[in-house]
Amino acid sequence: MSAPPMVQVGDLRKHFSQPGLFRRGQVLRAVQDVSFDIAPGETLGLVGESGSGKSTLGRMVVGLLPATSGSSVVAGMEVTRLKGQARRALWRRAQMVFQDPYSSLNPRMTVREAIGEPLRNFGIARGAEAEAAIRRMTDLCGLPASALDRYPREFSGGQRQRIGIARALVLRPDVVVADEPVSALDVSIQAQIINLLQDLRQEFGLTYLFIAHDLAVVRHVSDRVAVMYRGHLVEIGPAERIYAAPRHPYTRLLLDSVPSPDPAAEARRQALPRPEETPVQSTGGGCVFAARCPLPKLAACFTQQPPLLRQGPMHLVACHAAEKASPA
Ligand SMILES: Nc1ncnc2c1ncn2[C@@H]1O[C@H](COP(=O)(O)OP(=O)(O)OP(=O)(O)O)[C@@H](O)[C@H]1O
Repeated sequence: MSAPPMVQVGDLRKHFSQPGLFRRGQVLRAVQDVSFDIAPGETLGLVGESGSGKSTLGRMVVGLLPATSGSSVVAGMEVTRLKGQARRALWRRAQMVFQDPYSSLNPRMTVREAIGEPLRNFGIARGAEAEAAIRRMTDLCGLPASALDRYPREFSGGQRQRIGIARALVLRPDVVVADEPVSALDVSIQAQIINLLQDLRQEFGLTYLFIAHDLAVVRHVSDRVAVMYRGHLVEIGPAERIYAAPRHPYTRLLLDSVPSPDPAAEARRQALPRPEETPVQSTGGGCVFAARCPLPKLAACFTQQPPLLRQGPMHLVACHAAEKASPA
């Protein structure tokens, strides 16, 4: 019998009230009934353009943001209903790594204090025991021991991200939601941080939800990839299938927008229309991708949001046209 999922997300929804933004009574549907599981030790890459709802979803998964409806079960705990001590117990098991660690690090704390703070707050270790845990994590995250007495502002972006990761992992969580952990970094540094996250996954058997806005970043870290568009999960499947045989036209668009080392392929890519920022969605009715979809439309594309249907082993796609074109 296979192990139960480490993360189980069921019909998670987040609607934000936006008085004045739309007509009276309308809401911004940031996340619309999203479901997926992540197995222990698995990395699920979550991609989509800016505004597609990835951060909102990631925050709901670990309980940093209350859901409008639906559930998130992490390490057997129903996140959406946790309060007080139970919520603290969850945060020992599930942590987030943010895009900009600098904004989440107190500038008046040394690196030692920043990494050790969760140990103190959770009453896990003090004194020599805490110091040993801090040094081990600093070392594992590729920071020199001399970093401990310095302040976050003294470090480069990549080093700051290492500090943020050390702080998130010092509690030895099982699950890490990494929200665009490399998108603020120089390309040359991105690979180093991705490799670090991979090494830490091996070391601690971590389960990751790895959020990024383009498919290139998650390519080498993900076992499976999920694609979001305007709050909806439009495709999810094994990474090799998503890259080799994407089924949703939006996933293809995202893949086409990944820079290529091949000059001919790069020229074709440059000629493609740029993906714009995903506009917010105000109402239901029809497929959310219909307005940008290059496929010939079916009547259903204008009347019904397609459900996620199986297109192959562990491969689900929400597209009326893809469903019609080549069923698995
Ligand atoms: N607290 C909030 N109040 C109102 N609207 C919000 C709030 N947080 C997010 N949104 C809106 O929800 C939608 C999804 O935002 P979200 O940040 O989750 O997207 P994203 O895919 O992570 O994009 P990005 O990569 O730019 O962060 C956006 O339209 C955003 O403006």
